[in-house]
Amino acid sequence: LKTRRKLPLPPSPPADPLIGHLRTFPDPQTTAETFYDWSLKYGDVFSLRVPGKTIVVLNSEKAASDLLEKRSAIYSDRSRLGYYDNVGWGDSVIFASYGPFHNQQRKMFHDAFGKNVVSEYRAVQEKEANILLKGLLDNPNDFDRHASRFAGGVVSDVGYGQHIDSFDSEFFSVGERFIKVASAATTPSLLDLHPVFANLPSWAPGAWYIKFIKETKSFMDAIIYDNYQKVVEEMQTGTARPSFVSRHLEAMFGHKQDAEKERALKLAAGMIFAAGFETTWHAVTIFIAAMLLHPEAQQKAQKEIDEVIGRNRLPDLNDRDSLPYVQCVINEVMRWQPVTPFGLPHRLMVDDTYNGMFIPKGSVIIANTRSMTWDEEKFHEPQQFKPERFLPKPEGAGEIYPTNAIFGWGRRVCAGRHLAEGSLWTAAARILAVFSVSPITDAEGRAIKPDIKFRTILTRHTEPFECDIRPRDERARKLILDSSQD
Ligand code: HEM
Repeated sequence: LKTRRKLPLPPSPPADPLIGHLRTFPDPQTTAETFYDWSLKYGDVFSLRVPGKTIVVLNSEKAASDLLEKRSAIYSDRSRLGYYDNVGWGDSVIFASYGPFHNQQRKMFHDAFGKNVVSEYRAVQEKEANILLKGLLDNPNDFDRHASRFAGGVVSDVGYGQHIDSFDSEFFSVGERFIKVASAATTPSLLDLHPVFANLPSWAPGAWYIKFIKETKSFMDAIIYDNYQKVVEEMQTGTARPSFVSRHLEAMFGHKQDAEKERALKLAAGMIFAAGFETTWHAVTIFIAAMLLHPEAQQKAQKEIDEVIGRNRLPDLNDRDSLPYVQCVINEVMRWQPVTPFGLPHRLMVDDTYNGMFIPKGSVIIANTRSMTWDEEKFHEPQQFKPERFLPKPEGAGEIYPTNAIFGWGRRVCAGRHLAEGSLWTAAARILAVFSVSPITDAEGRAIKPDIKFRTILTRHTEPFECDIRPRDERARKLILDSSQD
């Protein structure tokens, strides 16, 4: 052990005495880019120190796979997050320490969203995509909110059997407020240093989070408990629609009451909403941005859809394998601007060594998705949007889609990835089939060159932008109207 400890920590940028990298640690907006620059200087594993914590950043798929996959038995913990612990979400599948309670919730996700069962949600994904199309037809300028409603619609139906059919639905406003709370909760606070700071009075200097916790606790409770209770009541009156909660509750009927299992189910269901809403929403909007910027990719995907399935029906997930270019477009959206540019940090449970470096127990391990999806050794011109890179050679470049970089690693890999991929595919393929996305024009009818900027908090999203979304022709308009009647 002694000799291990003598090994150096992974290399790091210059640090201040005592406070380490506190001053130089980048803000979320620039983290991905700064980490990327540091990786060019310090290699694919580097470390940072802030008081009480070592942070190890993994910048290549190889390093992430070597540690987070191959050594997942010790790299699958999460650090305690003061805000979530204090509002009662700390044991939920996303934030839980690695152990039996986390496993219990993962199993619930696996039973519901495993590769072979996820097709059960196709009808929901298609219905929600059709509402999205109708929204884009009626009010194309609100495309970002339609994408958000679509994402919320899928997760609330799948999770709780609840509809979000308009912007006025209660579930939709809950989702929108949750996204705001979750992004405010990323602000660093004393709570990150030690749980004892949760006991400070709200007037104490730097204790702003005490008021924030007080103000949001009942809202966060409602996401977990009220939504669950609603399904229980609907099941009692026979009005519940099939959902993650109702199916698991049905499976529990006739068994001895198990309070721990019920708690696991409540928390897990809440995380479908928490993890699936914002991510899927942003992916759909980034897809629209990509189509605006790359008309040639848009037209090529539309041509493929027209040739393979014609113009008389909308594509569905059964068509996925016969539309390889559409799949490449969607994969390229995810690679080009990953929605979670640095995933969710893992925590190392025991001391470890890697390639002659010492990684201490308790280190926060960040898989820097952006460096992986923009890795020049794996992707030619990685900053360019080029869907054909994923087509097999000689037609394309035969590059490999970096699934893990996008959906995470080992025993903490995204528990809803198959659902997410199906939702995104359905929305994107249907938009391509019936709409064309193009630049807005000036008073003289000249196209205004789109300039799309991105912002990152925990997830990456576009800054508001304008585009012209209109049906490809009369036939497309009719298809949208007919499908919205289903
Ligand atoms: C575009 C959509 C999505 C992306 C890019 C995405 C990405 C991710 C990433 C990077 C992680 C962290 C993995 C790690 O720690 O290594 C994660 C975790 C998670 N995701 Fe997703 N996700 C998406 C959609 C969804 C959806 C729709 C659901 C729910 C149905 C979901 C449920 C979860 C859960 C529960 C976790 C925590 C897993 C754990 O800690 O064990 N995600 N996701």
